[in-house]
Amino acid sequence: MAVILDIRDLRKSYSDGFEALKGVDLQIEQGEILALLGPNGAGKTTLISTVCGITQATSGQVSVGGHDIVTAFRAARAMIGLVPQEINLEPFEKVINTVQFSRGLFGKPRDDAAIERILRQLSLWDKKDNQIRALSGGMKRRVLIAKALSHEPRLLFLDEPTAGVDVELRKDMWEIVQGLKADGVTIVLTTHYIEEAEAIADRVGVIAKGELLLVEEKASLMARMGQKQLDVQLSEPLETVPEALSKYDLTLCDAGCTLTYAYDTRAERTGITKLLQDVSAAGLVLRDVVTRQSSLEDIFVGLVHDDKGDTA
Ligand SMILES: Nc1ncnc2c1ncn2[C@@H]1O[C@H](COP(=O)(O)OP(=O)(O)OP(=O)(O)O)[C@@H](O)[C@H]1O
Repeated sequence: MAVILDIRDLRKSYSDGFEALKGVDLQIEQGEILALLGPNGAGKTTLISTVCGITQATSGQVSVGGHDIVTAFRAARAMIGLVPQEINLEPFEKVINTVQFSRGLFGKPRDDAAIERILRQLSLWDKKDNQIRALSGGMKRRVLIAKALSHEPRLLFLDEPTAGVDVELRKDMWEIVQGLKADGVTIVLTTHYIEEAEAIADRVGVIAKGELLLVEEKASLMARMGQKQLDVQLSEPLETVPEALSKYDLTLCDAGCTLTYAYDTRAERTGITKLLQDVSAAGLVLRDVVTRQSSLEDIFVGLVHDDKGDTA
C-alpha cells in the first residue's frame, strides 16, 4: 500500500516558546483508519493543523500524496479534508450552498453530481434546502463532514468527531467513517474515547506531551487486551513469593497481602486451577480471589502516566 501521509521529525514551538510537537514521525497508508488518542493538550490538534497548513511547523517535513506541504502547498492541501472540532457553520445558509461553497474554495469546478453523492452518503440530501440553524446538532456535524468532503479529498482528518455527542450519533458517525473508508478515503481521527478507537481504527496512535508514544495495529493492541489479571488475596501477608510457587510469574503486592498472576484469556490453559491448587498446597489461606481485565484504556493510561513520570 502507498503511503499517503508522511510526517518526518515534525516539531512545533508556539511563539511563547511552548513545544507542542517534539519530533513526530508518522506514516499513514492509503485507505487506513488511524485513531490518534491523547489526553488534553497532547498536541493532536496542533499535529492536524500543521499538516493542514493552518499552523506552520518549526521544523520537519510533511508530504501528502507525495506533495510537500510547504513547497507544494496547494496540491497537498487539495488532497486533505478537515472536519474541525468546533461547529463553525453559517446559521442562515442552506446546507447545499454551504457544501458547494466549500468546494469552490478549493478552486474545483461546480459538480452537482458530486455534491449530491456526498449529501446522500451523509443522509443530508433531503435536508439540502434547510437552513443550517434548523438542523439538529448531529446533522450539523454531518454538514461539517460534507463540507470537508466537498472537494473530494483522499485524506480526511476528523478532530474529535464525537466529542459530546450521544451514543446513537456516535455509532452513526462510526458507520459514516467506515463508509468513507470503503470509498478509499484515508482517515485520521483524534479522540478521547478509547472505545471509538476500538470500534473503528485499523491502527492506534497514542500521543502525549507532543510525542507519539506508540503507533500500533489495533489487532495487536487487542492481543494485549487479552491479558487478564488474577489477584489472590491472602489472609496473612507474605514477605516473599514461596519457593513452591516460583514457577509461576507472580508479583507480590498490597504489602504482601496479594499475589497477582497475569494470564492470557484466549490461551487453551490459563493455569489458574493449578495455581490455586499449588497456593493451597503451599499452606496459604485465601481471603478472596479477584480477576481484572486489562484494557486498551489500561495500556493508554499506563503509557501516558509513564510519560508524565519520565518528564516530571
Ligand atoms: N497558539 C498557541 N500558543 C501557545 N500554545 C498553544 C497554542 N495552541 C496550542 N497550544 C498548546 O499546545 C499544546 C497542545 O495543544 P493541542 O490543542 O494541539 O492539544 P490537543 O491534543 O488537541 O488537546 P485537546 O484534546 O484538549 O483538544 C497545549 O498545551 C496547548 O495549550
